[in-house]
Amino acid sequence: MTEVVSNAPPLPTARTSPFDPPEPLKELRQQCPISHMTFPDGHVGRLITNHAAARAVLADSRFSSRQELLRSPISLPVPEPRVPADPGNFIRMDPPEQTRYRRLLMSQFTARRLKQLEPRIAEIVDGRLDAMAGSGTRADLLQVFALPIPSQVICELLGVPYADREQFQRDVATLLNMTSTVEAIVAAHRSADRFVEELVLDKRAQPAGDLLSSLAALPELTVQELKSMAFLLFSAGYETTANMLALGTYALLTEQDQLAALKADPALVDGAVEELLRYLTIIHIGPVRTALEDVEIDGVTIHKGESVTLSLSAANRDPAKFEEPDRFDIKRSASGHLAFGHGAHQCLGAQLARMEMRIAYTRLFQRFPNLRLAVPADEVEVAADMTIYGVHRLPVRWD
Ligand code: HEM
Repeated sequence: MTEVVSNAPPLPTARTSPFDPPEPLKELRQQCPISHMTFPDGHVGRLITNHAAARAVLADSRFSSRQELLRSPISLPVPEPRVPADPGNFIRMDPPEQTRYRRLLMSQFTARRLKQLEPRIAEIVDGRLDAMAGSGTRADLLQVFALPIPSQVICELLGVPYADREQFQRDVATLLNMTSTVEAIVAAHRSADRFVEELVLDKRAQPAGDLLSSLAALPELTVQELKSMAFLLFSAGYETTANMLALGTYALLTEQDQLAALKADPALVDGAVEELLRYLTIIHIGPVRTALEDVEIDGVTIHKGESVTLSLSAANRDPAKFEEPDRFDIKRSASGHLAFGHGAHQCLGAQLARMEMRIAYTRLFQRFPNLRLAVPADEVEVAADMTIYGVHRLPVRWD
């Protein structure tokens, strides 16, 4: 493929099939896995579509996540609004600055705390299943099941009253929508900022047993730092898992033989969760890095200052890494997938997300063995316009 740099295309996002990455990414991976792309603000950077190079960039400290170096966000034509004196989220920092926040959080995000949460997650899931059963024989699974479960879990983990979360979640939805106007984004930022400020001040004044109270008790963290951490955790902690729950259920309901295998042997669920993460790769836009110096990868020089986007979706369908990558197979080993990223910024909530998915899929199909789509499979509206891929609605029935 001959590349025309000045006329580089934008990141392809339109889907021809609900579960497969945009078609042009496949061709790029085959013919030009480190290509040029035009970012939303018009500057030209790099797009990586194969597994080995994507993993290499994520593991390489010569590629920075720093907010100040980012020429433009991948999903917006303008820089994200920043609050003065805000240190920013550590997802947009490099080690060692980032390490300090990440360590503090990891010390709170213990295996013990997660284990304690497990029976509570089962209760939350059962509560949603009861609500579904009580409401008739049809529902939008996104609204009744997939969204409320991770939402309630993250609220309990962080100690946010469930009723208080609605406006914040509406703000996050605006921030994640690639079609939001600049005015709407600025307003959503302000409103979300007010929410986390009140939350953090409340935790400092009246600590309870939740994770945010434990963080707020650490004198080394300023209120602004606490706000940034709370914002990151609260926003990263539910949309992602919610989209995996809804899109994953859609995939299972469409691939009947895979669902039948899972129902026949529920012990397959851990493998099914990994395969769903690989196959669906809901973070379909970004992550983005900036080269701190000239770096050669696979014979291609990425120049100092260039923006680099990694297509995790394309990387997770790379035939050099996964045999028959476009086949959904819950019995395969999907290990090594990049759905949670890799390296210094690898997802901190991965174990929590896996646990939620394992419990939710298992109990959903046990309670409603007859669950099926309430519309033809090709009429389910997918959310290609969001930075986190998923569905806008998932009409299901169980009569
Ligand atoms: C299926 C669900 C999820 C997926 C697919 C996912 C995916 C990701 C990815 C790809 C990254 C790396 C971004 C980068 O390299 O720039 C990331 C980072 C992160 N995720 Fe997740 N995530 C999920 C659930 C969660 C949950 C439930 C939480 C919190 C409770 C969470 C918290 C975080 C945090 C704090 C980071 C930043 C880590 C750092 O910068 O050091 N995620 N996630």
